[in-house]
Amino acid sequence: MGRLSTAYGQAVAAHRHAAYRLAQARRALAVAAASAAPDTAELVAGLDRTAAALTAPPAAGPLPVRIGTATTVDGGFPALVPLGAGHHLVVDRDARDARVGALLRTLVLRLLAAAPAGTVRVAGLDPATLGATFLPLRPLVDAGVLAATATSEAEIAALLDQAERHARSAGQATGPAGELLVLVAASAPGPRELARLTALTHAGDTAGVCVLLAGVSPGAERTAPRATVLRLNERYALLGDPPGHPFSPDGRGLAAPVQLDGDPQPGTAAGLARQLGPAVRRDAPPAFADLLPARRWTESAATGLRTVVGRAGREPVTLAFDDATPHWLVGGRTGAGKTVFLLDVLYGLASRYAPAELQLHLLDFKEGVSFTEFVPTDRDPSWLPHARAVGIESDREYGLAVLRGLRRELDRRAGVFKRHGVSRLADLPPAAALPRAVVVVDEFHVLLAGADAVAREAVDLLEELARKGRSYGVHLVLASQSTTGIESLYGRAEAIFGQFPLRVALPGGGGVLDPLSDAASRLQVGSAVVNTAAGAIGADTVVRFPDAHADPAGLARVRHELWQARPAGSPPPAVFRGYEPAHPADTPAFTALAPAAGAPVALVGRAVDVDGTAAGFALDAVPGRHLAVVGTDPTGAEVLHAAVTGLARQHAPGQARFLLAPLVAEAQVVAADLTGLLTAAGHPVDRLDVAGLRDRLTGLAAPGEPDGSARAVRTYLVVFGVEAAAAALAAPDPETFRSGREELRTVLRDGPGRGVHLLGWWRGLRPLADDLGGAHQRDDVACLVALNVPGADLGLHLGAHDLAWRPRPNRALLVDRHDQRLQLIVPFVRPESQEQ
Ligand SMILES: Nc1ncnc2c1ncn2[C@@H]1O[C@H](COP(=O)(O)OP(=O)(O)OP(=O)(O)O)[C@@H](O)[C@H]1O
Repeated sequence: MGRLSTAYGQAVAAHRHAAYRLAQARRALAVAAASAAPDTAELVAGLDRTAAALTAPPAAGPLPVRIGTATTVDGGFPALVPLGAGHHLVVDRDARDARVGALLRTLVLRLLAAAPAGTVRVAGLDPATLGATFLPLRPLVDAGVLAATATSEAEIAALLDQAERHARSAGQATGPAGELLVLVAASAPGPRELARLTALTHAGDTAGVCVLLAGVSPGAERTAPRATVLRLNERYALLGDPPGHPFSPDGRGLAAPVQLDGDPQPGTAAGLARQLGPAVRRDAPPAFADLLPARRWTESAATGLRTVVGRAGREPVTLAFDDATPHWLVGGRTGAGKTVFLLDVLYGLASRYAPAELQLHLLDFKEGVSFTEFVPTDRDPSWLPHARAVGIESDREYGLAVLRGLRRELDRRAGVFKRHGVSRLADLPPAAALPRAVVVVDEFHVLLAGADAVAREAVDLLEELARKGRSYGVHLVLASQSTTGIESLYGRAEAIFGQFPLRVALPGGGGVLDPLSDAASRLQVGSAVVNTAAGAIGADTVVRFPDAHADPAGLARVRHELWQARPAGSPPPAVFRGYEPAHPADTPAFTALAPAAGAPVALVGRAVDVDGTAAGFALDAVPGRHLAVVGTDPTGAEVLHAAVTGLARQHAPGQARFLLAPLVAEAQVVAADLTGLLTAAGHPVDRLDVAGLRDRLTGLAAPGEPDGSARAVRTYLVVFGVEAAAAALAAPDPETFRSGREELRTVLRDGPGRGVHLLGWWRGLRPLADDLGGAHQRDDVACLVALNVPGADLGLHLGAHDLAWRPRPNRALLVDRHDQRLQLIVPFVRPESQEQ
């Protein structure tokens, strides 16, 4: 109500005039009192009280608004009602009475004219005349001062929701400062909505809502005690006592009938709209378009990056990535608008700086689709030309890969600086100019969660990037719902966050500010506290920012414009979608497989890294070059399918043969598919059952050419569900007394040197260890793909006690015992596997 008090100040002159007229009336009535007209003395007293109220303006109070002329025998004087600051008006007839319609329109115009521009907003509801009451005020709708009239039940309910929200937030001083919402009911709505309207009239003087309610008759004084009640008869209106400023001592109201003012002059609404429009537009929540520059890609990033993020009051707020605020820390509870804020920033930057000036690395660790709009999809082939790497629902390992890449970039930049003898990005010669890189990590606490090797390395990398990034033009934006209590940051938080002078606290994100600051405690969604002094008390600016997603079509237009303007040949970003399965056919390294000299590779999945490189094992002649896929997850069969089809591509027909033993039901479909593919590619395929497998092992283990085949021909023994053959393998051969396991172990040791490789799917580590002859023989199968096997068991099997493997769908751990490689992968599956 602060601004209303200014309005009140402006209105005081009018009051004084009214008071003068009252004094005149009083003198006239005093004369009449001498003739002892019974009501006259009372009327004089009432007028005295009103005059006193009018000539002594309260510090912050209602606006006195004229409704018409009170008539006395001696002439007329203005009849005023207090409105705003917890004062309301109830009229007993509704707008179907033309006088009421005119009165409401007049009141709206007078309130708007009296208050400073931009401090009063009006919303009307009118179920009885379906909005006709407000039609003459149409220019005010166009100016954004008057909302479209609510006429249906749903519209009225939505309007009341909005008004109640406004009342609540104004009451907590979190709404747009001092804005008065005038709610005009030209006719009474249904009982439920009416009850909500009347309830709004009970809200205190800070609630920022003023209700003008027409069409409510008896008992209004009781149900709406903070409203002045106006009753109409056929000829004039009778004005009740304004609460707090009564005309009468006994509640009978003004004892002079009031002739209501008629409709304002034609053109008044249009004139007012012209005056108020610009101010209202400035005061409206900022629009997304306000964040964008007039012309695209005209700014230089040499000394920093700057963008408008929203408005403080009416002033645009620009934030920078520069020497003073190289990195930003953003806090806000879930749903507080973090993603929207980040999108505002990203679109603002991407519109100002060409891709040659700015690169974006975007990492999102939450379930959701924060940055999807920046990458090509089936629906929209566009991408943001600045985006280099985008991780959606990222794994922590992916985050780590991005951070490692950025650390390499720091080293590269250091080399460039050295070569040119400079220490600042701005000093590089134009031919060697480097783009600034903005790295956004949404929900970064996920990356740092726990105290495992990933968290430790991520903290180290973040610290280094934060420390050196300022000079090298690499800027971090870390956003999270919780910036405290992150275990891996203990003892390190100060060193890292100390490099983040710019803090943005969204609702619930006060953790990024000084512990004693409560600046963010009452923020609404759509606003944020911005602090460029690392959260220090007193350095706060409250910013309102627009909802980038409020106009998806407009947003898409901006994106498409940037995409169309991309430099020729610029590639789409490297995208990692955590939820997406990996298909061999979409992996360039897989589709490029062809017969070649050298050891064939068994590709088993896609690495969780920036480029999504194919991951696999070289099957060379070293003992132990066999593949074990372990876990009950049926993906095991899929991984073998991919490995085998990949191997098949590396052999011309006649150079390889495949022995397929699908021993478990889950593998039958996959094995049948594989048989078809291999046969079509011209490779011989033998299908084996348990007995066949046992036989072949003997042949493969025998000295000489494996199983009678020519040396140059590779043999791939592919067993799905090896444990299903456990009994058969354990039994000794009646003639040789050698068990199938012994034959198997011979094949494992000697096979690779003779071109024989086993690719097996074991559904548990235990049967694998049994087949190997104990965990100490683990190197006999050196290539492992672990699916859903517990980290502790895997650690035990591998003899690696600090193994941080947490099984999860669509992920596997690749282990190569020979080159000590541990790699998180997305295992290959056939597209059909998701349909089965
Ligand atoms: N400036 C804004 N004006 C109006 N509404 C907004 C604004 N910003 C966000 N919102 C609303 O808040 C919702 C949540 O915003 P957003 O998704 O950005 O939150 P978040 O903090 O990223 O939440 P989460 O972490 O759960 O994804 C949005 O769907 C939007 O409707």
